[in-house]
Amino acid sequence: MIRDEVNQSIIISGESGAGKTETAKIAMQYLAALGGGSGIEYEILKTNPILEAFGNAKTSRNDNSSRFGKLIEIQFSETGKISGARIQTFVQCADGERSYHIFYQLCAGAPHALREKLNLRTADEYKYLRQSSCFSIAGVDDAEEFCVVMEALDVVHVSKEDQESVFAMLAAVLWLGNTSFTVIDNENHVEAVEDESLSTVAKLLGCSTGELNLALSTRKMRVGNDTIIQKLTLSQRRTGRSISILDIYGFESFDRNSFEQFCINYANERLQQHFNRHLFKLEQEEYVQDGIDWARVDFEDNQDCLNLFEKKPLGLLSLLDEESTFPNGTDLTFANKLKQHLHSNSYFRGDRGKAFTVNHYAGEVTYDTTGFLEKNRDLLHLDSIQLLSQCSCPLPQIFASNMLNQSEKPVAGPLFKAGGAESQKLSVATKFKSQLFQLMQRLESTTPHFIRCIKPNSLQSPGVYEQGLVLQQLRCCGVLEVVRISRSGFPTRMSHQKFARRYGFLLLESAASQDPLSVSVAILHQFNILPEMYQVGYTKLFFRTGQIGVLEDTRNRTLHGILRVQSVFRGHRARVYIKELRKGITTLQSFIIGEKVRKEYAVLVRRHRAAVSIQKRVKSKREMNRYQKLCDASVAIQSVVRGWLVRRCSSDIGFLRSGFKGAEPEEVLVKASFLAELQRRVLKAEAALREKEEENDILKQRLQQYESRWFEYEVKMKSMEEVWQKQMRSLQSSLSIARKSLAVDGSSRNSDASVNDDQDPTSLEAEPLTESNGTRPMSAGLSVISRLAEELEQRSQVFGDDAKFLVEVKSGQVDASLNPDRELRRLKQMFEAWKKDYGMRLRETKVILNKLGNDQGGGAAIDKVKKKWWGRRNSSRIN
Ligand SMILES: Nc1ncnc2c1ncn2[C@@H]1O[C@H](COP(=O)(O)OP(=O)(O)OP(=O)(O)O)[C@@H](O)[C@H]1O
Repeated sequence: MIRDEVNQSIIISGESGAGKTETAKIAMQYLAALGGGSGIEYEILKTNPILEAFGNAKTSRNDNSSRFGKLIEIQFSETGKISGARIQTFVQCADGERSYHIFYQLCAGAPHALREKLNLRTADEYKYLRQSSCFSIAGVDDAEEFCVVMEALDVVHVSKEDQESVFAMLAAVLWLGNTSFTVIDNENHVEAVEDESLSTVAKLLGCSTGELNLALSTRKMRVGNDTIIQKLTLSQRRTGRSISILDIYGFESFDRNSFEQFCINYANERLQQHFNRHLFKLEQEEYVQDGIDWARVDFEDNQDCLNLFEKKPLGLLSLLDEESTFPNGTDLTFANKLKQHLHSNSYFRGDRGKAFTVNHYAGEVTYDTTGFLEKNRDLLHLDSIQLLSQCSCPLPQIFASNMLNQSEKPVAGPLFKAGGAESQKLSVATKFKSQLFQLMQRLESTTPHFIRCIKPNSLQSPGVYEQGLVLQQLRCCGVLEVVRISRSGFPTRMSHQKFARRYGFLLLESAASQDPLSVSVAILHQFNILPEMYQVGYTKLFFRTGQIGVLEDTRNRTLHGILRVQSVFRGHRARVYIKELRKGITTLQSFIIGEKVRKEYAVLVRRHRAAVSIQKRVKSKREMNRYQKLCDASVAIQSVVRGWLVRRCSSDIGFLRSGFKGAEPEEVLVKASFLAELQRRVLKAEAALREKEEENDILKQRLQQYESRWFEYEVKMKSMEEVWQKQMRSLQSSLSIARKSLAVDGSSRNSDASVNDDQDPTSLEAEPLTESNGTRPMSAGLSVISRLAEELEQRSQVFGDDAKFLVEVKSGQVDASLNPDRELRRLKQMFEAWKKDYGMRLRETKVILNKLGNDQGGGAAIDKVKKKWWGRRNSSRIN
């Protein structure tokens, strides 16, 4: 389809139950696998169960028999991908047909001004009109006809403005057909090319080209409450390329055959004719026309049988319609009429009663005319239709209004009246025939492929093969003749031009200047195609089966190779180009950077020179100032020294003024001995000064050493003093606590107790505390502690005074003939010895007091005091 750019059709035929519907599904699946990918193929396949549910029924010959015919048109994009499908038939413009007259009339007859305004061209310049090669009707002048139409429009009072608007719309439709699309991104989204077609359409419609382009290349979709604008792809545009699959009810022959079988078998008869026409008639006619050597193959032509159905006025269908129009007509009168008029036709046989037999291509079928007229009339009264149109359900409304609309239209062809003038309509047989003709026209515009389904048995059982039945089908369908014609015939054919164009590039030697036939022959020779495998006609080359495949394979391989070579070469060229480009860029960059750096360097050099020059100036100025000051100072010193010398030696020297006149400078004359004396004195004074300075330095050093030693000593003394004071404070607090505790305890036991202050602490052990009430020992303990406290106070006073004195001696505040350092060490030793002794005595006192407390039964109270005192003592123990 893609290669030949011709639509195709797959016509599946065979008896009822032979497998047409199943085959159609397989064909659809095959096409979906080949051209699928967008997901639409899934939707197409899903139509099968719906159609079968609504359109199939069980018959005696097939449990799933199609009771309708369907033509599934699968549409493809330019890339061969499925882009859509339709299942209804429609009228297309086939070869030998034209579109609506007005288009051709407008193109041919529009006056100059209108032509300019609408930018009109001739009919063959519009794609829509070019679809068929027929542009004119013999004996009809479209230009004249256009004048007639314009006149008529004037007569029926259509204003000139309205007429122009109509013509503008017609021209817009024609130009719209000429718009082309270009891919704008990787996802195959397209946009209309902004050319003359698009701008003309926009002008004629009165919109901007941008708006028109948007409308042509996007689609608005509603998702919930939002509107999404979706860009369209090429595959979403109809290319007009399609493959149609025809699956209609198969040939039927039951024990009793009625109007339905009559119609079905007539349709199959038509399809058989199509098959014969393409495989035998046209094929052989083409061979003969192109003058190839061909022995004619005979075949069973069913044209006579078809004539029996279609002939006017004495064909089966015409007679049926005629009889249906008679109010008194019955099935019997119909049967009699058939027998009367058709008894001489070899394909017809009148039977007894209301029956008749037709000799179909697939065998004889006897029809019973009972119900023929009723079914053909297909009565549906206007009342019923009106009732349906008033129903609340939308579907019956739509159906009824369609039917009403149709009944209002004037109809051509055989009509009959049934139930009044308002129920005018076509008979079923006429409609069936007209649909069949439309279908055949549609199929005629495609390249047909036929699938013959052969029914293996009439039992609907697997694994049963009825040889006679199969042979009969093969014979009836003309399969044997097809095999014969295929073996001896040339199924593949191609015009010389097309063949030369398609395979010419495979030639080893250039044949550009040669005519297509010579090129074609050269190709055949080059590929060693045997003479018996092809024939050269006047306009075409004819090939036997399988020959073109070799050429096609070679072509594909070569094209693939060429593409590969091209891609490699283009890649190489691109790489070389990029390399050169990079090199050029680097060179340019180096020039630019060099220039920039040179400029920057020049600025830097200028700045540097300026800085050096400024520095030079500043330094020289500074040095000059200093030099000037030095000179001034020297002069001042010289003048002072000279003045001093002059004054000092004024008594010894004589001032001699030159006897010259006032302008001469004064001159001082000094004796040499004075000068020598002066110099000696100066030198001596300088030596003494140096000596004193050295002495001064030594003294300074000593002073520093002394100060640092003093500082160390001071620090040491300070720390010792702090330690002593701390220890003293600790002893004092311990003693005061002990004293307070004992005093409290003693007063609670014996308020009359008196304390013996004169008691020596050392006599505590020698003088046992034996009074029974315990008053004596307690007061003795208190006195011991008091004495210890006193001793501590005295000693701390003494040690403190001694230390203070030594510090004063050391610092020179007090004169004393002793060595303060040595005395301090001795004082420290004494303090340590006393501290040790004092601590020992303190502990002994504690032990004795403990013992006392325990012996006198007042243990609990003493314990309490003891715990209190010693508990605190533990935290501030003397070290
Ligand atoms: N290829 C097949 N393999 C197995 N069974 C098949 C095949 N083709 C058809 N059949 C069987 O035959 C039955 C009838 O096939 P199908 O409905 O396709 O016949 P048909 O020719 O379309 O008949 P009709 O003209 O009555 O519609 C199917 O239901 C299936 O059981």
